[in-house]
Amino acid sequence: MASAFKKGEWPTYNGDYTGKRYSGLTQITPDNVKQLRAVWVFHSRNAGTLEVTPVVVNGVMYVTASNDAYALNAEDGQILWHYSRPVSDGLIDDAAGHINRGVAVWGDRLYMETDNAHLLCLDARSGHLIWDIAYTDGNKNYGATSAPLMVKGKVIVGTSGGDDGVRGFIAAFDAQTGAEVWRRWTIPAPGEFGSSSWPGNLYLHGGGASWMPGTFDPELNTLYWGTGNAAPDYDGTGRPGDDLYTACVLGLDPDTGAIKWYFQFTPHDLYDFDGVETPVLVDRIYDGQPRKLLMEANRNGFFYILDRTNGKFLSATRFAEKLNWAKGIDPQGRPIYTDVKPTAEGTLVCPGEVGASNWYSPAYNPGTQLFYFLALDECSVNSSKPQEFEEGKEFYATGGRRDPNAKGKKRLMAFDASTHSFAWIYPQVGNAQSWGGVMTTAAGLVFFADDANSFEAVDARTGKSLWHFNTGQPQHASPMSYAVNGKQYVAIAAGDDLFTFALP
Ligand SMILES: O=C(O)c1cc(C(=O)O)c2c(n1)C(=O)C(=O)c1cc(C(=O)O)[nH]c1-2
Repeated sequence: MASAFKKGEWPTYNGDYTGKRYSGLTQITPDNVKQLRAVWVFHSRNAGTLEVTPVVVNGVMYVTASNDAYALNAEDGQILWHYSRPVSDGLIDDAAGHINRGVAVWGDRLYMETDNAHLLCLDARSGHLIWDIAYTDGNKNYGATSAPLMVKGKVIVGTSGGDDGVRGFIAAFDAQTGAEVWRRWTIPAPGEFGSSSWPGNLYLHGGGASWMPGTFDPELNTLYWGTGNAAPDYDGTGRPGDDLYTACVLGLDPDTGAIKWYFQFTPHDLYDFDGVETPVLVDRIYDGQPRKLLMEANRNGFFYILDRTNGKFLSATRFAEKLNWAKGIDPQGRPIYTDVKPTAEGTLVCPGEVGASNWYSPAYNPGTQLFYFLALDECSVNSSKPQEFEEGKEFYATGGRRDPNAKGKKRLMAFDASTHSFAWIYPQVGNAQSWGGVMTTAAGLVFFADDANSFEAVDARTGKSLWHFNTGQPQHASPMSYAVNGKQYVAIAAGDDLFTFALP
């Protein structure tokens, strides 16, 4: 897939439309990466933990915290402007978590979501507000934590609140005027395909939030967007059947929001297995044929390969060491369930409540043809009890408790789609505190947030550790790389600071 983006820029959350989190820059190599030094650190006041991936366009870096946007000189970190509004009162759960993952850009305009699901359009040169649109109906349970995606002059947004009984949707707004172009509900209304899972008005509270940016294939004119868990999370008695379109990846028409196809990873989810992990678009030889693939390391512990032209299931490979909710995946892509389910007394479920993978980014390198991601091996004790939806309250129908007797272990894994196995695995020695992601470069490096509060670089072919830098605090964000005036930089947020690195 050709990219219209300029080399050296990082113009979207994932660096491009494919979700590969791959930088074509080659100045920093396996040979010289040892010399990498922190060049500046940006501290965001009152931000909580930064989850942003910065966007860099025309030498300017845009960094967000919840309801805060900063434009920085990407060479030295100098603040060019700062837009801020107070965090909202009365929000719950993730919406109250001070989470924001970044911006979308379009010419001189910048777009961000607020904690209470407004879409803001700012002047990228000054930070002045151009327009502000509330894109939910004011239900207290909705929030927004994602970065918008700019596609064909439309800003595409999602929401969070899938654990709080919202009705999920993905919506597109005209980038110029802010007028709504389409809204694709992820839970069907009565009479629509899939509605039999949602008796009465339960469809209004079925979850399926869309809290991570999707990916886009311009040639197929298809948008790929993941949906979150069904609600209530742990009690499925009121939502019989598959609970479409929760825990899915949707292939959408970006012009109308129509569903071209869907693939459901976890039908009738009882485990909080949101399907929002990045759907990475990869063109490569697969089973002897050139194919347009979609690859995803799903939270349920399986690595999926789909044909992204039609959503057809091609393969699933188990990557979670601890996995007891399914015996495997059948040839149609449906899980073969065990009887491990949340109960009133609590059941040990593996992967646990935060999944074997989550929103922290994976990466794919076209040079090595390997897919890199961090996996968590951990279980939780999940319990369930029926619960009525109430506005302003979480809607988990009880929950998961991370297993206190078995601390989770993280592994950096390099998946090889030609053998359906792992080229290498790099076990982490920390205590699974990191929520950081992975990025890879054309020079053959993989950068990631390791589990000892360090930002680390390994050889993309072998997994050999080459460099690390102790950020002194856990990373809860994904790395990126950019170049200004011929110099390559690498950046990642850790705690409420953003660290930027370059060669001397
Ligand atoms: O269903 C949802 O709407 C929703 C939203 C979010 C979010 O908006 O960040 C998270 C989750 N679920 C979730 O399940 C989860 O594990 C999670 C972790 C984080 C985070 O910021 O580290 N957010 C979320």
